[in-house]
Amino acid sequence: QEEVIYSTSILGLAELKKVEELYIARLVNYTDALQKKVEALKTFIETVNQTKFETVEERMKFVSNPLNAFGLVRRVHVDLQKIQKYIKKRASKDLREMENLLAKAPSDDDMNEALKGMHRIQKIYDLQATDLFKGLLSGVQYNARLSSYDCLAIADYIFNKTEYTRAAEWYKVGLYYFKPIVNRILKQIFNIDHLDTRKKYLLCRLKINGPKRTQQFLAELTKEPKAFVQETLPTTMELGCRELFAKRNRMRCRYNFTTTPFLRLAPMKMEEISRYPPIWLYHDVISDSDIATLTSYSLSDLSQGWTDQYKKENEKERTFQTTPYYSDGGPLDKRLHSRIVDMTGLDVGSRTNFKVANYGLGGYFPNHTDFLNITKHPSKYYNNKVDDRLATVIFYIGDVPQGGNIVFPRARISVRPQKGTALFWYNLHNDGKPNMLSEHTVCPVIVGNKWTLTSSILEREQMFLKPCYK
Ligand SMILES: O=C(O)CCC(=O)C(=O)O
Ligand SMILES: [Fe+2]
Repeated sequence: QEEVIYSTSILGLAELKKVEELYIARLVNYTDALQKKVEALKTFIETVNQTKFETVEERMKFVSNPLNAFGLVRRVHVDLQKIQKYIKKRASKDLREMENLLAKAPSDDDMNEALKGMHRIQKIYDLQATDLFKGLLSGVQYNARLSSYDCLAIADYIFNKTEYTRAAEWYKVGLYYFKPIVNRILKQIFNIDHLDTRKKYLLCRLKINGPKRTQQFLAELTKEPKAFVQETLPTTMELGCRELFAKRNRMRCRYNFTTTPFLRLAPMKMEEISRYPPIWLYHDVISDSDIATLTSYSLSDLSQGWTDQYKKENEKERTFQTTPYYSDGGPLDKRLHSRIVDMTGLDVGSRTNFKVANYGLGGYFPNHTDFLNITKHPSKYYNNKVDDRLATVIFYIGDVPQGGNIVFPRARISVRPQKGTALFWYNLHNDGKPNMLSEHTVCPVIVGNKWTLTSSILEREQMFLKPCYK
């Protein structure tokens, strides 16, 4: 049984939200019961004779009256037992339920995935901790915020990655906006270690700016945090994710009514993304009701996706959560198959190699190629069943208002995953050799529920169909 991770799919995170809701509902029951219990016990206490006896003599005098003595024996033998039983019994059902719910809490790995996601969003899009804290995500203001605890957790994670400028920023925001806790008990439970946090902040500043200005650095903590300037040049991927590649000229949008006879009746909206490497984006290829069908899963239907193009085992990373979509020959299935044929002009037979994927918090997919490179490693694929992935078709079937672009870094192309569109590209050259320009990366999702339906079009069946492209 694989460990459940919530952070790597929006579906999972929604299930975690449900866990929290159920826990809080139980906690409300529990506190109501506690309140009633307190009232009942206080009333009981009032019924007990509370005369204070200072000495053994006084006590003996009291019990020397049989009425007092008998009452005493009976009360401790019967009444106190009942009270004790009542104290134990009430609310224990809620407590047990709460324990059960907490058994489903995110693991350390899960927490780490969430931290990774936040770090990726910040780094790839060059966002400021102050903005993230206040709900400003890449220029869009949301009605959501981080807490000081969130900021300090992120700070520690980034501190451990030795990114001191960014860590210092998070410490500063976390400390500056920390609201003192009034309730004495909550303070014991939740207070932060101010001294230690200030120390880590200072350490970050000293690592970057040298040992001279300690007093000044500490004084900064009392001023409202402003943006820190990051002075690193963006990588190609970062440029792509931020949509900063140069615009491609002379790309056309047109109605495609020639690939299959059906398109004469219902042409498709085709956007040329790049002539070389050949990439097309088709618009309005899948209806909202088909999308609803294709995304109606629960977390237990999905399994964790992992990167497969890593060098060492410890470089293996979690990506999205995914499930195969099995062709059942039904109407939806037929529609999907003919859409792909209409878009590509290729033969997809009745194969069932669709894959549905759901991205999570800052979900991404590192740089990779979709081809298997059979020509390079023939022995690995000697079994004749293996066929290389000539082309890829991705249906975008989730709403992603911000982030989550697919970037082809070598070709300097970046495409938004708009709901209802499908992207189609070739991974191989005309001669069947891998085209490195098809290498691609998925940028971290900033805001949205990114779902995809992916289909690989295999090479062999296309022998007499595929046109040569320039
Ligand atoms: O989700 C995307 O935009 C692309 C996913 C991808 O590259 C893959 O699954 O191989
Ligand atoms: Fe891919």
